[in-house]
Amino acid sequence: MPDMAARSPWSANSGIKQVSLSPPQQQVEGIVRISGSKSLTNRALILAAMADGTSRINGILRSDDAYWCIESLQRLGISITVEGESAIVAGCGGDWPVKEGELYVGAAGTVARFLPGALAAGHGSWTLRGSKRMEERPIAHLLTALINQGAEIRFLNQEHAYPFILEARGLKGGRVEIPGHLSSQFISGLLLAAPYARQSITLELQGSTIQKDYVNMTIELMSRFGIRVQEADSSYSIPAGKYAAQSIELEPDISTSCYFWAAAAMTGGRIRTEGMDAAATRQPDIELLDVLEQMGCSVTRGIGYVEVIGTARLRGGFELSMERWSDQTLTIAVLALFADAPIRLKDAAHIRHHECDRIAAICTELRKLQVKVEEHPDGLTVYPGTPVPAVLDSHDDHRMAMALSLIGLRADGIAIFDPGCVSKTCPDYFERLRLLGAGVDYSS
Ligand SMILES: O=C(O)C1=C[C@@H](OP(=O)(O)O)[C@@H](O)[C@H](O)C1
Ligand SMILES: C=C(OP(=O)(O)O)C(=O)O
Repeated sequence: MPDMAARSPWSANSGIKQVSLSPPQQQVEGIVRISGSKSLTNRALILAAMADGTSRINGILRSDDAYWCIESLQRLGISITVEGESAIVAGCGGDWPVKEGELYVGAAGTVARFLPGALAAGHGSWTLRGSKRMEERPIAHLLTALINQGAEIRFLNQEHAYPFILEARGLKGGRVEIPGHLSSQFISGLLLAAPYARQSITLELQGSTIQKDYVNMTIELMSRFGIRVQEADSSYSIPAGKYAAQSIELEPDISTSCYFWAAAAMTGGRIRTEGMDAAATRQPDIELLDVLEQMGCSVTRGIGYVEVIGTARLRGGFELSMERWSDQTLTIAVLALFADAPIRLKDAAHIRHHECDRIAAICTELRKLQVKVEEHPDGLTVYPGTPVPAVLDSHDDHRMAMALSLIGLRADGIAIFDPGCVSKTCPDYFERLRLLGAGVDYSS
């Protein structure tokens, strides 16, 4: 059952039981303006909250993940005013004004993994809670690193998991070890807090790191706020210092854009997303464009826009490593149904720890369509097929709902249970599909 407590006041359609989709009468065609990146929004909000001075962040995402970030920071005494898609944040310089209380991170991995370090760098005692799924998602390595740095943590349910009480007395600094094979967010969470330690920190990565571009995104944004991280082999040196308030403009969310590009690819349509620069972005899901080209689509990477034109015959018959951009595993799994040969997706074992066990969940749902799917420990192979009508479960996962809904652009009789879960990153997703000509009928 979906965890409705994690839906924020910025969610939509939360009371809706299911949505029935039908293919558009004509090819999907249009210009889509995508809201700000989830990853950039929550990094910028936390950096601005820790900075000296008042920041203006333009182009924020208004979704559940950003809401829980803003709400937690406000509970810590930070003044944040949201005006449309801008947030004005009065930073605290690292000393959180409210030194005790309860914080709720919802289902947002970025908030769950970025706040503990930022808190531990200050002084106070806070209880941190998250969604039901957040209690199962990994965080042990991050919290162990913070305990070694001086934080005291009491676990309220399971050891080394949400919820917990964090007693913060500042970070010691020095050498910190962190593995990055389960989540890159552990590394980003430590990096964001590191300048506020009593001495400079050297962060040593142990083993391989998945989705490393998100770490680079963190480093780039830290530098925008005035702190330069030095990188060497598998370690980072972060000088002690303070962030300085900034006025910044955020990029649109590339992960959300991917569903619309995939919609064009699958229907032989044409979609232009605006406000983005494919060559400059640090968001790794931009890689989908290369895969769409490989599948036969035509892609224009323009100045300030991307345009994808679909093809009558989508080419499959390849293997892809999703290690660097695994949020799009589900999108490609769905595209593969309509390709001319199977597609094998690998190196994504970590997505079993995301909003749901995404590998198991996508295999379960695709099999309801009576198509052939093979589950592997680190991914799946999807064979081309003709989906039969079915009600598909979103598993309380925005990416499951958004990816599965694309099937309804090509096949009749597709319905998605709990469409409201898309509010984690794109509350108006289904309205956008409707604007592109798809049939979208809600039933409560
Ligand atoms: O740092 C970030 O903004 C993110 C990192 C990735 O998570 P993991 O590294 O935990 O897989 C990604 O899947 C998530 O959507 C956003
Ligand atoms: C894994 C995701 O989110 P989170 O930030 O909660 O980890 C995601 O958006 O696909």
